[in-house]
Formats: sequence, structure tokens, C-alpha cells
Amino acid sequence: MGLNDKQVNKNRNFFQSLMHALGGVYSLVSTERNFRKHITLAVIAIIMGIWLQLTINEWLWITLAIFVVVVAEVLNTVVESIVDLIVGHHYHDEAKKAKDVAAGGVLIAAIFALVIGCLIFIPELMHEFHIHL
Ligand SMILES: Nc1ncnc2c1ncn2[C@@H]1O[C@H](COP(=O)(O)OP(=O)(O)OP(=O)(O)O)[C@@H](O)[C@H]1O
Repeated sequence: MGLNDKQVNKNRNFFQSLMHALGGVYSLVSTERNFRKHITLAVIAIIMGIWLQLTINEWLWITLAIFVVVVAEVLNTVVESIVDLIVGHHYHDEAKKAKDVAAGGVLIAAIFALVIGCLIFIPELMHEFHIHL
């Protein structure tokens, strides 16, 4: 009951829906190189957060930043798949626009995450290493 089955009718129960959703996450991790890079950065941020003992407020921002990037990557992958399904390997201006806008969404989300990361981690690291400006 993974992504490789040939089911086209509706899922019969919650378990079947869950299996297909997990298959979607697996597909994202296994096929999307940029997604794996973002997940690696998220894991580094979480490890640093544990080390620096972030406050609950700081964790909320870090969590938001991670999920914004993940959601943008999910939408980007969906757009790429649908565009490829529709136009295949034929060049089309609208296909280019859809893919570039979706990639732009990931870029904007990544910049948001970078800003959040800098705002939280730079002061925490300065405090940790007794750096005063
Ligand atoms: N069918 C198409 N028609 C026009 N331009 C296309 C088409 N397919 C891809 N492109 C252009 O090529 C770029 C790369 O497309 P591709 O499908 O390889 O995305 P990708 O490299 O997988 O994206 P990402 O870097 O987010 O993983 C797109 O951003 C777009 O500018």
C-alpha cells in the first residue's frame, strides 16, 4: 500500500490515507535534494537550540521557520509534478512561470527562516561565548 500501488479510487479508511500520506513524505525526502538540505539545516538548528537552551518563545519562532520552509518545499514539489504531468518535456512559458514562482516561494521561505535563525541564534551565541559589542 505505498506510492507504487495502482489505486485511483478514494482511500477506504484512515489507515490507508495515512499510508499514502507517509508515502508522499518518503517521496519528498528520497527525490528532493533541496528538501534534504533544508531538513539537515533544521536538524542543526534544533541541536543548537537544545544546546543553547532556547526559551519557549524562541522555539515557537524556530518551529514556525522550519514549517514554513517545509510547506514551501511541499508546494514546490507538487507544482513541479503537476507541470511535468501536463507538459512533459515540452517547453511552455506558463510551465516555466509556475515552476519559477514555486521555487521563488521556497526562496522567500528560506530567507524568512534565515532571518529568524540570525535574530535568535546570534544573540544567544554572543551570550554563550561572552561576546559584548
Ligand atoms: N516544461 C518546462 N517549460 C519551461 N520551462 C521549464 C520547464 N520545465 C522546467 N523549466 C525550467 O527549468 C527550471 C528547472 O526545472 P526543474 O523541473 O528541473 O526544477 P528543479 O530543478 O527540480 O527545481 P528545484 O531546484 O526546485 O528542485 C524551472 O525552474 C524552469 O525555469
